Amino acid sequence: MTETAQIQLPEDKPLDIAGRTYQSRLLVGTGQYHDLMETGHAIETSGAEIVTVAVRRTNIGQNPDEPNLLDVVNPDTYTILPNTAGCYTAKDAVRTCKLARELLDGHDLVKLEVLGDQKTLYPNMPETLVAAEELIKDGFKVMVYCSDDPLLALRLEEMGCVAVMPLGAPIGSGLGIQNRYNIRLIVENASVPVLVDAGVGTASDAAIAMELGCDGVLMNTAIAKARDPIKMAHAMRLAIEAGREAYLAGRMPKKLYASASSPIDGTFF
Ligand SMILES: CC(=O)[C@@H](O)[C@H](O)COP(=O)(O)O
Repeated sequence: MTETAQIQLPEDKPLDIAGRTYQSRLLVGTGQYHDLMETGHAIETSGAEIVTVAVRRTNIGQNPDEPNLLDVVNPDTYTILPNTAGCYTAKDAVRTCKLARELLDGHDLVKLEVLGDQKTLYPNMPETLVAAEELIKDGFKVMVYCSDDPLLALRLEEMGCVAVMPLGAPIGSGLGIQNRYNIRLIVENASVPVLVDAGVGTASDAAIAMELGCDGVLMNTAIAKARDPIKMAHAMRLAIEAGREAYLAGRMPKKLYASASSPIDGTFF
């Protein structure tokens, strides 16, 4: 055996959200697929263990006569993360979380998103703060979709949110990470997991989020609206893993000028 073959890469710690650990750092949504079969295949291929569900738009038992998403996304296999997509007020978001808790037998982990307007789907941060406070008081474990403002992210953490989820870019835009500097600052300040949520368009966007030190990425449209969603689900899985490894490896410093990669006065070994 050669010397290099014996080298073991250091083990990464698994993602820990509210005291539960996950091997995958990719979280996926369930909207916009052609059908439930495709949804199930894409999710399985992505390797995700946390699957978010828009309670107001997806049947998870509210309509017993309609196809139920939980038939293809088994809650015994996946952590179902109900989200409040479509809510524009704190009141609506809190009501939606309570409905999810009833439908899912007391499940208390939720993704809070309170939206500001239909054009940008940007988070309404004043309403988000109100809803987060109320939900935490009521015993929910709140993962929170938020703007990429480092001070607000810290405030949400201090309030007791179990994860902060700054947007990379507007939901469904596929524009990729618009403000790497802010995401980096949020990561540096945080003691809870930071997960980029929304705006990822392709695998390199996911890798960038992970290289910035994020603990994970949540995405939906980039997979569901790819020409081949199953292939893209696999690409995203690899990108998340590659981005994480690159972050742990530590990138070389950027330099303004060239330096030869085979220097003449280098040492032989
Ligand atoms: C599924 C979900 O929770 C969305 O609200 C989320 O923000 C994903 O955004 P993209 O569709 O841009 O990945």
